[in-house]
Amino acid sequence: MVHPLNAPILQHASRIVIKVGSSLVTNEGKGLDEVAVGEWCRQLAELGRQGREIIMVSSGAVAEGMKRLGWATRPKEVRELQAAAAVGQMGLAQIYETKLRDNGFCSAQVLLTHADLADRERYLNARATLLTLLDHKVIPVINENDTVVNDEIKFGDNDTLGALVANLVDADALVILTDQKGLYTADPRKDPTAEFVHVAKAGDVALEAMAGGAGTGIGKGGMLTKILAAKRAAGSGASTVIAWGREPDVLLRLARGEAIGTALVAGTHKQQARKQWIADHLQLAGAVVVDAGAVQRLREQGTSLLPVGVTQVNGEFSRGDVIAILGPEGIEVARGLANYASHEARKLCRHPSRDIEQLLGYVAEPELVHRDNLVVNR
Ligand SMILES: Nc1ncnc2c1ncn2[C@@H]1O[C@H](COP(=O)(O)OP(=O)(O)O)[C@@H](O)[C@H]1O
Ligand SMILES: N[C@@H](CCC(=O)OP(=O)(O)O)C(=O)O
Repeated sequence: MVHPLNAPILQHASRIVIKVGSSLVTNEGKGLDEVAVGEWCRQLAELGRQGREIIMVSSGAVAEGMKRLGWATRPKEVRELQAAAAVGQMGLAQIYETKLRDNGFCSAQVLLTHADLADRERYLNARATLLTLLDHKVIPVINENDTVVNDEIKFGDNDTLGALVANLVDADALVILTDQKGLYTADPRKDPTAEFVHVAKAGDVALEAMAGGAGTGIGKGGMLTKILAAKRAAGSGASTVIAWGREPDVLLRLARGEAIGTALVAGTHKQQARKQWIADHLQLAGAVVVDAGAVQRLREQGTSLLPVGVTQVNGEFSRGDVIAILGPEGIEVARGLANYASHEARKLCRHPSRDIEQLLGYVAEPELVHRDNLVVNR
């Protein structure tokens, strides 16, 4: 039955990113759930035969690695987690390859780090490769490249990775399959009175207060990272569905327009791809603090950031790096590509642009951040 409020997000979606969490993939840490993965792959293949382009983002490497290594408790040391991920990823690749092949589809493994997507050239390479795989009717299976990441280059959780991939390939929809039927007004494991949320606007801040952390200790992000992922995916126009991964035929029924799970609907505003890339940086090289007048002009008039409005420069960055633009209270109001390195920006603070040549000996641009390379937070 179609819930009157629920938007049929998948019905007309032709490019879909589907993310499954560790607890589902590994049967709560007991080991790769062959039946469940087989079920999703059968449905992915059916969606592929309907002419839809599918990308899978699958967690489970650490949980499966721990199982294979006989570790009962999750290690604290990063190198141990990375070792577990290296072992478990073999299992993930193998099971998706087998199950997709059984259903007549070729699969491809793509392991990404945040640094891959923060670098414009590598970002464009990743995008070109994924789109080429889709052209060849291959179903890519993506995970974070856990074995090489440290805190500086980590996505941190696969909900965020799923949203970044949706933005990367300009997907129409993101589906997050988890161990709950969707979003409730509170964590249903802790609050039996929690009510189910059928539909909401992606990015609605009220949702963030409802969402709590991970439920089992096997999953990582919990509901909050899913809500934030939906907000992020909405930037490129993708709506999100959060649904129970064990719901029979969940993907096929969603694709038929059935109201399953929580629909988080994107607004009509779609960010330009290049601006979305700037918005999607999770770690920034540095920041500039600007005065109240500059905040107002950025927000209300959509102007470039001139050095005269900058009061302080934090961190070390190079020309071309994405930097945060902070208001006088230290809150990020925008972000964008710096036209000058941090040591130059320090000399330019509070100066009109006509002084740049005298202060630096050359002029790159009159703005510190040009409005074409600037994204204002909404
Ligand atoms: N408001 C909420 N609605 C539903 N689940 C919630 C909510 N807040 C927290 N959770 C918890 O989030 C868990 C799902 O996140 P997580 O354990 O990270 O799963 P996954 O491995 O699928 O990413 C649920 O099992 C649930 O306990
Ligand atoms: N890259 C990690 C996944 C981390 C993660 O976000 O897990 P989950 O919250 O279960 O989606 C792994 O494969 O173990």
